[in-house]
Amino acid sequence: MSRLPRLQSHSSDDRIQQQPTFSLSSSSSSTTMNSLKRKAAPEDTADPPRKRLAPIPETKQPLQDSKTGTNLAVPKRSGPPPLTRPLPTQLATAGIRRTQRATSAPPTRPPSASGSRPGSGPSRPTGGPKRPAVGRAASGSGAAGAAAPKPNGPFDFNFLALENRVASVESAREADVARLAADMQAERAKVAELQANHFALSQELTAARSQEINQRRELGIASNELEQIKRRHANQLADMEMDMSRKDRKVRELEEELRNCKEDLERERGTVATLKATVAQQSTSHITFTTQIGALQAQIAALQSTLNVGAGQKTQLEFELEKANKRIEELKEETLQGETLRRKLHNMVQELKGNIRVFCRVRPLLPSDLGTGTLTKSGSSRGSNTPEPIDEEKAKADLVYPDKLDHREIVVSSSSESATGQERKDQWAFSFDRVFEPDSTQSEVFEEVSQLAQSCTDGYNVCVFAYGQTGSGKSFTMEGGSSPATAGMIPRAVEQVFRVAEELKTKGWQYTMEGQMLEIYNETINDLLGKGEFDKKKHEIKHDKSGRTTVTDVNVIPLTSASQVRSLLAIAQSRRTVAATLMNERSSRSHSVFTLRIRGSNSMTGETCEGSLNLVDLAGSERLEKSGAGSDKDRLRETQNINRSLSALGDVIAALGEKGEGKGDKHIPYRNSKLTYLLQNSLSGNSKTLMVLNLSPLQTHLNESLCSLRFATKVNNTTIGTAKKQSKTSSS
Ligand SMILES: Nc1ncnc2c1ncn2[C@@H]1O[C@H](COP(=O)(O)OP(=O)(O)OP(=O)(O)O)[C@@H](O)[C@H]1O
Repeated sequence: MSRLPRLQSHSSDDRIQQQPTFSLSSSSSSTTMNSLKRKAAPEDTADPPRKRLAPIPETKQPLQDSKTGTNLAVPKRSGPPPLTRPLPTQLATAGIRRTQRATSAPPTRPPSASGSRPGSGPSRPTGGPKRPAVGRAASGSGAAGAAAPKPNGPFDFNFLALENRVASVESAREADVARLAADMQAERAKVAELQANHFALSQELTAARSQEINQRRELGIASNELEQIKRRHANQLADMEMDMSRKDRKVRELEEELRNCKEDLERERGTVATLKATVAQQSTSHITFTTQIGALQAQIAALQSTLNVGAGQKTQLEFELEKANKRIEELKEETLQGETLRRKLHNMVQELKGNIRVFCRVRPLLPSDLGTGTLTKSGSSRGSNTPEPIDEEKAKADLVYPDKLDHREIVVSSSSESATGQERKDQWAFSFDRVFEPDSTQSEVFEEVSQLAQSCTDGYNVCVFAYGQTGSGKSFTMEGGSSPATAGMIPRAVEQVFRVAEELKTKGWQYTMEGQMLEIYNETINDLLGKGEFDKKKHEIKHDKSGRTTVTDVNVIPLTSASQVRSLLAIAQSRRTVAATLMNERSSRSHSVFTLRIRGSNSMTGETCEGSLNLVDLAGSERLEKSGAGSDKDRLRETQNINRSLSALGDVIAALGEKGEGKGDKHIPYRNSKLTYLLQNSLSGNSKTLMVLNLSPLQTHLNESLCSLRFATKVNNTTIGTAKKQSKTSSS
């Protein structure tokens, strides 16, 4: 379909009104027509840009009414309406009033006007009379005036000029008329052609309108379709937007998840880095462990071989162990028999030694012995007011201990002036079972006593008594000081008994022990562990047929430990101290007897035994004249009682000695003193007796020491029979 430019139509809508309108150009009508032809040509149907038809130029002056001078309208023609527009009045500005051109003379055209200017187009030719040039003088040019002949006068001159001019104008007008006629002819041809074109265009326009209607219908349909498509698109868009929002949400979720995943990844990377470091470390450790495992496996292999060897040895050892166990059982049996034999032999040795033995102990020199509180080696004076200190060498008695190997001898020397004035030197040598020098310790003394103490656990009656003058160290030897190092024979013996009893438990022995502590003062018995007043209560000594000695109304305390015995000794000492405040120096003037009775039974052998340990601290043995008690009735009585009891002791020992020599019917005077009667069972031939002779080291006590030494020698030389064990077996 050819696309023609749309013509302006009053009934068309806005879009159609906007189409360009065809117009004829007055200046280039031919060109316009050519362009119209071109536009109508079929070859221009290739959708060229729409072109506006140039308006048809008005080449003619508008027709004017000859009388009114108004423009005459172009006569109507049949056919299409003229496409020209009436040109505006050009001459209104020319200064020449058209009323002056009522003759229709053709307007003169200035030589410069070529007729191309719209306002200077050719005027319609008229055949009227020439116009006077009055009205045109104002518009004439100087050139025209210059070409006219020079008049005679001013008026002739102007007239001629006007005549010339009119003539020229006439000629020009004729030429214009001719040209106009030709132009009109051409214009008419053009109009015809235009009309033909217009018709054709009208037809095309009609076709185009119908086509347009169709297109509009199609357009409507297309619009509807477009609307539907738009709606669909809108719906799709909404769906897509929803989808997009969903996807955005999804994307945000995924981004969040991604961020979390990234964080997790970072964490995992950190963990992986840590794990890598750990793995590296573990690898190093693994290598180390592998090496160690290798070494250990080698060791295991070596140990395994050693183990195999050991297993063989173990079997051998088990066999040997079995043999050894059998041997142990045999040895145990032998040990038991050996222990019985040992006890038998031990007591045989004790019996062979004699059942009464004597130890001699010399105490060291004390500061109090020198009267100064301090010992001095020389007898230098300390001033006129202080007492003269006793010289140590002079104070000491001449005591010598020649037996450095067995410590059995003591030699006492004394020099005196004879009646003739000569110095007489006396020397006495004594021999005992053991002599302890001044520097001997409590433990050394007890070492010799301990065997006796142990005998009481074997069922023997043992009696240890300390003999000596006052201050010779009897109490120190028997009871001792407060420190463990200075503990005396009584606590040590008790400890020994408890220790041996504990040891014998493994051999089936079970022991029960009890103790009592008595004092004999002026032949009166007092209970040192009781609560009664001293010397008031009457206690009686009783011996039963089994050889057991008891004292009525005294406290017999069951003993469970050595420490308990120490506290009992302390109680006894405090009671003696209280009594001593009432009666001067009571402890020195009385005998104290500690008795420990022990009973044992052996569940393995069925043996039972009962023994006693008597530890006696005798009163001072000084003679009457030395004691200074001659003028004091009480001291005299004390001394007489002490001497009587000590003499009785000597008599008993002597009688026992004589009896041991074969005088079987010899009377033993036990009843001569409470002391001997109390110790009857411990002094008889069935008992083991130890006398510890305590000596003072002082020269002034030398005579008393000699008396004690002689008494001890007498005792030591006495054989009072063989000690007998008080035991029996269940079978007997
Ligand atoms: N071997 C010794 N080592 C050190 N000091 C001793 C020794 N023997 C005795 N004494 C001291 O000698 C002093 C007298 O001793 P002790 O009282 O034992 O004598 P005693 O014979 O018991 O006197 P008494 O008959 O008056 O009781 C005490 O001060 C005691 O400490």
